[in-house]
Amino acid sequence: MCTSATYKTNDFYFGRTLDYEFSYGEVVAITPRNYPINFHFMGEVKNHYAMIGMAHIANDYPLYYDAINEKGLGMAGLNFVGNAKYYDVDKDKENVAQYEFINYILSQCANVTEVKKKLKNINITATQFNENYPLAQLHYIVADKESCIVVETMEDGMHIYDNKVGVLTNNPPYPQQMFMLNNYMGLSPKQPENTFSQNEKLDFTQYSRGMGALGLPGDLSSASRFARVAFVKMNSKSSPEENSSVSQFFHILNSVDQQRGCCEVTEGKYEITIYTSCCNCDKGIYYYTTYDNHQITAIDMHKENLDSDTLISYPIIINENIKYQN
Ligand SMILES: C[C@H](CCC(=O)NCCS(=O)(=O)O)[C@H]1CC[C@H]2[C@@H]3[C@H](O)C[C@@H]4C[C@H](O)CC[C@]4(C)[C@H]3C[C@H](O)[C@]12C
Repeated sequence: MCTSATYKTNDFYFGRTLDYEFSYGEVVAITPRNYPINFHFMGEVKNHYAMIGMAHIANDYPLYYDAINEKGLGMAGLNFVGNAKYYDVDKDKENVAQYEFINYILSQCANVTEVKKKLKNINITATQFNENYPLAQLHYIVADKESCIVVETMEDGMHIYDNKVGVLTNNPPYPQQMFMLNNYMGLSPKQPENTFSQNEKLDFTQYSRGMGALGLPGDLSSASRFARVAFVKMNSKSSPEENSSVSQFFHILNSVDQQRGCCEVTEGKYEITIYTSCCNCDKGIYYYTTYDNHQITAIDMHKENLDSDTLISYPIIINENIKYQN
């Protein structure tokens, strides 16, 4: 399972959790402006927007899971197994192989308005990177500081939804996830009013703090994580400066953190939150934590030569670094 969210204070933040039972071997990869991207159907693009994100690098090519570009646009792919569908080549459209969708959008588009325009003419094809990499079955969240959309390519075509809550998890499709939020409209960060009985008033007490959100689901299913992270995000408060915003962002996503042992996917194999990311889209900084490394690590794309033509990558730090005070 995975969860993605956006958050706005002085700057715009975008990130995700990557939940899975094994790692593909990912790094933080910076694609500078002059790194030649060889698109499967559309040929080589020599100049483009620079990007930073989490990727598996194969044959010197960044297979991004989530990334932002230098214009402040963010995009992440989340599992959409059983629903995602990719298509045959359509000669009347711009054909984009599934594995290069993030690279294509972030290299070409500066904001969501441009993405929407571009998507009208895009056909995502069922083309593998090579025989070692099966097609990922994903849907996508794309966001800038003004708006957020979800892109789902299914049996009946490509759907583009405006995403007002700025969150995404996995199945079912986005409209159903949003519909299920209706079930939680009574929840509140404030203590509840006693409206239980309209006839004879029953004497109830608020015996604990937090009772306004009683009923918010706590399990790890995708629909429950959608509701939980939406509630936490839509009620989040932090001071607007960087450290407080980044800290709050990690708290939002940590509300759907997956602990080893709670979600068995096959005998003895457990899904865990492999990493959690938070990108400052305005400043081009990629912050992350991993399952065992709770210290926030940051990589700033603007500290690199973004005019270079060579891929830059940082191995993720996966070991806990405990700070002793004595
Ligand atoms: C497994 C990841 C999604 C995690 C997730 O959503 N888990 C939820 C599980 S469940 O539905 O709820 O069961 C996805 C996200 C991005 C994917 C990767 C990216 O798409 C980049 C390449 C694409 C290649 O086709 C396959 C390898 C790959 C390197 C992908 C491997 C894997 O499918 C990733 C890492």
